[in-house]
Amino acid sequence: MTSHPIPSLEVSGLAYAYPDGTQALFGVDLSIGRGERVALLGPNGAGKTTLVMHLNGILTAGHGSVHVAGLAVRADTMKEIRRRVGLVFQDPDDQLFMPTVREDVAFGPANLGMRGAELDRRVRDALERVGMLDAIDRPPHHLSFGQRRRVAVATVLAMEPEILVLDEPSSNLDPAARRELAEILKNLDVTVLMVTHDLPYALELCERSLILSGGVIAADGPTPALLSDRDLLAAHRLELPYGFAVPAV
Ligand SMILES: Nc1ncnc2c1ncn2[C@@H]1O[C@H](COP(=O)(O)OP(=O)(O)OP(=O)(O)O)[C@@H](O)[C@H]1O
Repeated sequence: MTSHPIPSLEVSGLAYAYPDGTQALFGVDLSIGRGERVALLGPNGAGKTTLVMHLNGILTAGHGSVHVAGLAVRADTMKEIRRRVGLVFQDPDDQLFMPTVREDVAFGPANLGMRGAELDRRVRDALERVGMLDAIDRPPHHLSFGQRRRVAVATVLAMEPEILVLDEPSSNLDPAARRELAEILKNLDVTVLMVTHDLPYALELCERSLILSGGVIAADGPTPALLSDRDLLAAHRLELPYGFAVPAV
């Protein structure tokens, strides 16, 4: 929790229908304070991706508003919004396209006009934070999937975002890589919104969770409390792994 007066993310009354008429969001309200780590849970088709795409203006609101550290997401603020919202896609290969790790991580800050020693410091610092500095001169396609996901996180950290938004960060990771990424994410000093179907990962990393279901926020509260509520989970098609025990709240 934070006492900072301006939340990292504020979504008010966000409603959205796709051009074919499918209404994906029906009026979403949420606020995430600076430094919070929040999980966004919900069944397939709940609207999670649609919501995330509004956070950096890939989609723009039919109704309602999105503010990132007080700045409204609008056509004329898009450049600054894209710097403030660090989106990490599910597939790192959607994010890594340069010949070396260094160039991939430098790409964003270089686009902002950063050069020389300052750019080098940004790149090294971001790679250090995800434990990938040793790979700085390697081609991304020579790295393991887990390493590529960490480099993808570094590409957005290099922008020094206000909020890091991760789409399914634990997907396709082996248990060791999953654990390593959890340690990295826990130690980042940044606001995090993490979309996940991996409820134990949400429990481990996020003190607070939101359940998006049918295009509305159906629950918002401490992760252990939400995950202990069997009726709530069942109502929104969420399931803990067999035998997984949520610590008592
Ligand atoms: N391009 C599109 N055109 C029309 N409808 C869409 C489009 N993309 C998504 N939808 C619909 O919008 C609703 C929300 O989809 P969305 O992908 O946001 O859900 P989600 O919670 O991210 O699901 P998942 O967990 O499967 O990724 C669904 O009914 C989906 O079919």
